[in-house]
Amino acid sequence: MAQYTRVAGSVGLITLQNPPVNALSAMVRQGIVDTMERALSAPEVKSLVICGQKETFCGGADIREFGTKMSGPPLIPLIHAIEASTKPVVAAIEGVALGGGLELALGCHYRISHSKAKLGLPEVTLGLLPAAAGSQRLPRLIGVPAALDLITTGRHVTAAEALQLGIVDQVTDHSTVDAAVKFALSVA
Ligand SMILES: CC/C=C/CC(=O)SCCNC(=O)CCNC(=O)[C@H](O)C(C)(C)COP(=O)(O)OP(=O)(O)OC[C@H]1O[C@@H](n2cnc3c(N)ncnc32)[C@H](O)[C@@H]1OP(=O)(O)O
Repeated sequence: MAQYTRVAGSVGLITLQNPPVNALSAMVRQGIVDTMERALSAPEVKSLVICGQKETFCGGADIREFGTKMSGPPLIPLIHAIEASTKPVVAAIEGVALGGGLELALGCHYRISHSKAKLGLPEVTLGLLPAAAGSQRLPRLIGVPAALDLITTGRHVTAAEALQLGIVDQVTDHSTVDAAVKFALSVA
């Protein structure tokens, strides 16, 4: 699921909750849809931050749901709704942003990463390609050659490399959520 709180007066904070890596289960996807709707309809909320609980952003598709019947809202329109939000949305990336987790972050307008975070699109290692528009958003963000490298190797990049490539906007050694909230206030 996803928890919604309001912080710093005008920032809606959405926290993904699905231990151990906040994978995008049906309940998490539904939670994102519900909390986004709540934040977008609240006039006092001017910007949003999406983070994961327990210092990890999101490990992608929930491997525990592989081989089960698809349920809950699909990821593609959910990420599109985030991208289309009239209120700026900032991803606060700690731990990992992998697969669908990075695709979710790519749909946000800004990404703030902890210095120890790892980001990547490892779908190829599972015989898949990024299917929630990561294969379009990543090249738009960092150019085709760099995006093709990440998509075809599935390698994880450090926060420092992600900053240098342009995947993230800022890297912090301190609280990523605090940095993302400060950033969200500055772009509201
Ligand atoms: C919905 C749209 C589809 C998009 C495509 C995808 O997202 S494909 C999936 C992409 N994600 C991955 O491939 C991530 C796979 N996981 C890892 O690479 C690693 O587990 C990790 C996240 C880097 C963490 O590595 P670490 O060495 O720290 O720990 P473990 O490997 O031992 O994992 C700890 C526990 O976390 C569970 N887990 C990991 N990933 C997932 C996941 N995606 N969904 C659900 N659970 C996940 C893992 O099973 C371990 O659980 P235990 O109960 O402790 O065994």
